[in-house]
Amino acid sequence: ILGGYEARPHLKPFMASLQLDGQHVCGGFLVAEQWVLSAAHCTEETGDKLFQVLLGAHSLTEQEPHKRLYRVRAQFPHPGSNKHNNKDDLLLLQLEEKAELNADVQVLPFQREDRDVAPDTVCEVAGWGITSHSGRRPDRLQQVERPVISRDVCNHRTRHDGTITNNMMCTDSRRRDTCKGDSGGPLVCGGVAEGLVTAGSRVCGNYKKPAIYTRLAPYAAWIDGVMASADG
Ligand SMILES: O=C(O)c1[nH]c2ccc(F)cc2c1NC(=O)[C@H]1C[C@@H]1c1ccccc1
Repeated sequence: ILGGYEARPHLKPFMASLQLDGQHVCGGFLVAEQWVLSAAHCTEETGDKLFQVLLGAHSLTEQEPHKRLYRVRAQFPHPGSNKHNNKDDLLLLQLEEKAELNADVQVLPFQREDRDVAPDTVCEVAGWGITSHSGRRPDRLQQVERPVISRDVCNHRTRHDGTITNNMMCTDSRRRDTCKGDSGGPLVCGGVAEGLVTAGSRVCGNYKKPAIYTRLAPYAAWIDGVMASADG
């Protein structure tokens, strides 16, 4: 997160850190007791290794009462995701067991009505992604508030030049922005997850390249279908 600030500890109990060998790789959030939603691009350099999912955390390193690392039983990247673009950039992770819910571990509902969030709506996004252009990695969860910008503005030829589909949305990236390591985390508007930080590599903090999110409403059926099929 660039230009943001440390989140109030454990006030975003839905936040997940996707880790490999104890290292944060991407964000995510608890979408059901045994399921975390993140971005498919985050699996690009992991080969066939499975992530571990850290829940209940504020600090990535210090001991905290409800912090717990969960093993992942299976990972389900959206079938339409690919490394060449930001399309269908979703990843569902089934935890080995149901997460133990408590004050620091809670599910976050996601938007199911397929209607664009109005431009200028201020949403918030949190993550353990880099906090400076030099790539400084925070130990504690950061957050920032960002206004939604319209798809037309975001698709202007001087911005993302027509690549933003109806399944994506954008926020202003002037100074305050998401960045590497924040991908997979939720864009929360009015207490509901409206989008997921896309994990395609992108310049951060430059107003000419707004932040891109995968909208969640268009994928409600896919998310429900995977959870139902794997839960049995
Ligand atoms: O965050 C992203 O946009 C993104 N997209 C990816 C695609 C492939 C992929 F293998 C990884 C990523 C990845 N995450 C990262 O590089 C994480 C490693 C970097 C990081 C940043 C801050 C704090 C800790 C670690």
